[in-house]
Amino acid sequence: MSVMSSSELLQAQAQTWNHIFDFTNSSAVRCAVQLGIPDVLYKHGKPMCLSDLLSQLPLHPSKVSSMPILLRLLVHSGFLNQHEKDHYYYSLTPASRLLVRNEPLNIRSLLLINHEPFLQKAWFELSSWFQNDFPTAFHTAHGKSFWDYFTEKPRQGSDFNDAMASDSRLIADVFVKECKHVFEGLESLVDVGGGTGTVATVIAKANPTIKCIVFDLPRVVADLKGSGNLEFVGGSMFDEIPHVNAILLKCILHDWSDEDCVKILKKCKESIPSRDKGGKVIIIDIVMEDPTQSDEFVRAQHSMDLLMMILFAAKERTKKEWQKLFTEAGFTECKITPSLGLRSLIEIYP
Ligand SMILES: C[S@@+](CC[C@H](N)C(=O)[O-])C[C@H]1O[C@@H](n2cnc3c(N)ncnc32)[C@H](O)[C@@H]1O
Ligand SMILES: COc1cc(O)c2c(=O)c(O)c(-c3ccc(O)c(O)c3)oc2c1
Repeated sequence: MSVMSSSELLQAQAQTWNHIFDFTNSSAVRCAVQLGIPDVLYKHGKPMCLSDLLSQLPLHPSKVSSMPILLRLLVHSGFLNQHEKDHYYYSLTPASRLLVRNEPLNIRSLLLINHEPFLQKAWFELSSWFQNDFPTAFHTAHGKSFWDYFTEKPRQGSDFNDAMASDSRLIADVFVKECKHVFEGLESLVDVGGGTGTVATVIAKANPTIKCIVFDLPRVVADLKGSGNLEFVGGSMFDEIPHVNAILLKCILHDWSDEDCVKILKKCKESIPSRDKGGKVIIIDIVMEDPTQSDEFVRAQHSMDLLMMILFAAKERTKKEWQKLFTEAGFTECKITPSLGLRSLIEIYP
């Protein structure tokens, strides 16, 4: 430290503080959402003055004077807008709007699951995992795999499915609007690991001539009923996948090791026809180290990368890593389109 000037030392101290306090913003956002701040601002429909906002929140009278402290952090971090007139006025930003209960494409359940003790416990064990021989940090925390945990804890399993469904609602909306070409000529499609069917439901509705199947573990789809051109099938993608024209894998391969991904992709290949008969696999996942992505996207991608390591000892992949998997599984061509925000659309052909 002696080589640092006083000003460098103080600058480093501030940076370290921000690294230490990184989780503070998420905790403040969770508090705001639980108190209904985004909902109240949304309902108001225009910038709301502090006293009106405070009057609409379920606060104990002794805590009202503390709320501006929470609000000023949320404004500073870009979660809320603050307009200065004669008083402070607050309004939603695009980010806080996605946490409004009545917003059809809200992702509240992702925020809430992020703070669930069973997941926090896995983060807590990260350094232990680096020093033990358990398969994952999640396993270190709970003595079982992420998927096995839900067999015994159905409430957490259902919270996880809701969180994934909220992510999928938003992506599916953009996917069917912006990637219509992906569905051209298809007669049937199976969403492997399709959870409770959010994406497949949107695809089935937008493409009434395509027979859509949601394929997931039996406990996930057991109580779900299809209708029209949508059907639910239980099973494991490591055994046999229903035979169709095209297979969708959204946020599946990043949960698995390279070895398991090759097994899954080989199973997919067995279930689709040749390329000239329309066979393909559609993957929606992150592509790391894409130089065209903005810092904000890259930061979120790194967070997901680390989460995949903690939960599954898996990872997000670079273009080169993806291509290696596809070649090993026997696919001959791959087309990557970075059209889904944090995620890319990857089409691979046998
Ligand atoms: C991360 S979630 C993705 C869900 C959905 N594709 C989405 O993006 O919303 C992974 C899904 O894989 C399912 N899954 C895990 N192991 C599986 C297996 N062996 N066979 C089929 N599905 C499996 C899980 O139940 C879960 O629904
Ligand atoms: C953006 O904010 C969050 C916060 C979270 O807490 C989780 C989380 O807990 C989680 O399991 C997942 C997740 C797990 C497996 C997947 O294959 C996947 O695509 C996502 O995403 C999360 C995202």
